[in-house]
Amino acid sequence: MILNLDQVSLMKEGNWILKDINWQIDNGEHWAMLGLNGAGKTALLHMLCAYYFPTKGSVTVLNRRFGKDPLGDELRRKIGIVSSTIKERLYESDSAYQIVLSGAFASIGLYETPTDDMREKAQQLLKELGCFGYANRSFRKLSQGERQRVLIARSLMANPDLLILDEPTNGLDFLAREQLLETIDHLATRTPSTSIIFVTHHVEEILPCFHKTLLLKSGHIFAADQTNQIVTSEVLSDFFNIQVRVSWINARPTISKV
Ligand SMILES: Nc1ncnc2c1ncn2[C@@H]1O[C@H](COP(=O)(O)OP(=O)(O)OP(=O)(O)O)[C@@H](O)[C@H]1O
Repeated sequence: MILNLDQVSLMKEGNWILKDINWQIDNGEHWAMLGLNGAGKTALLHMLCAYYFPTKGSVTVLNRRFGKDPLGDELRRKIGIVSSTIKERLYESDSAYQIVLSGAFASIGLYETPTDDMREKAQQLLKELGCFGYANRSFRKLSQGERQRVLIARSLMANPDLLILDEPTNGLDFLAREQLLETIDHLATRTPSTSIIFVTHHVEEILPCFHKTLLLKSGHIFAADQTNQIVTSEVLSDFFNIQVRVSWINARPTISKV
């Protein structure tokens, strides 16, 4: 099992940010997580990476129970994360190649000497993610779409068991977004041993590879099930509290207000 959250609640500054979360992810499952602003998505992800500890309940990620088994760099290396927080922490003068390489050490910046295997792997990932053409350009000079690709390549350096993509399409134009989604769909198929959690605000970004979907609302799980059970006009109308209609085109959902 990749993760097991049992009756998890989180309190911050006197408020319950997450309440009674029960969620399991089995090996190789890919999930989409959808929630409005402030639903608690980031708080939940921080908990999975052991940046937050639950106020109540138990969190087990990759067979380690938080608060019981020792955590640390080894676990963090097994969880790849692409988020705006990581982006802000990177050294913008580092090249795309250096940033990808640093993923092997789960470090910000390169302090250890990479092995030949690591160099080779970084180059292979840069190619696979379509970043090879700007491998030597500094991160600061890259477009949003190029940066996201570099960050995904970085997160794959340590062969993670769990890959968390937190709103990876933020700030991308239509074309860059569709190209990135295509790459993510390809990754999900080619790395079946890595489970993906894909967090988004947009229903139409739920790709066919995400067989399961979790709806998070005001710190609660509103629903979590097979995507075809969740992404329906009925469930999403209840979730958003307005009447919406879901249509499917090429195995992708679109949503409109009725
Ligand atoms: N460390 C904290 N201390 C106090 N309140 C917090 C903390 N972290 C998050 N919150 C609050 O918890 C709620 C959920 O925040 P979170 O960032 O997890 O939402 P989100 O679903 O990721 O939203 P968005 O889609 O806007 O990024 C918000 O009301 C936020 O203000």
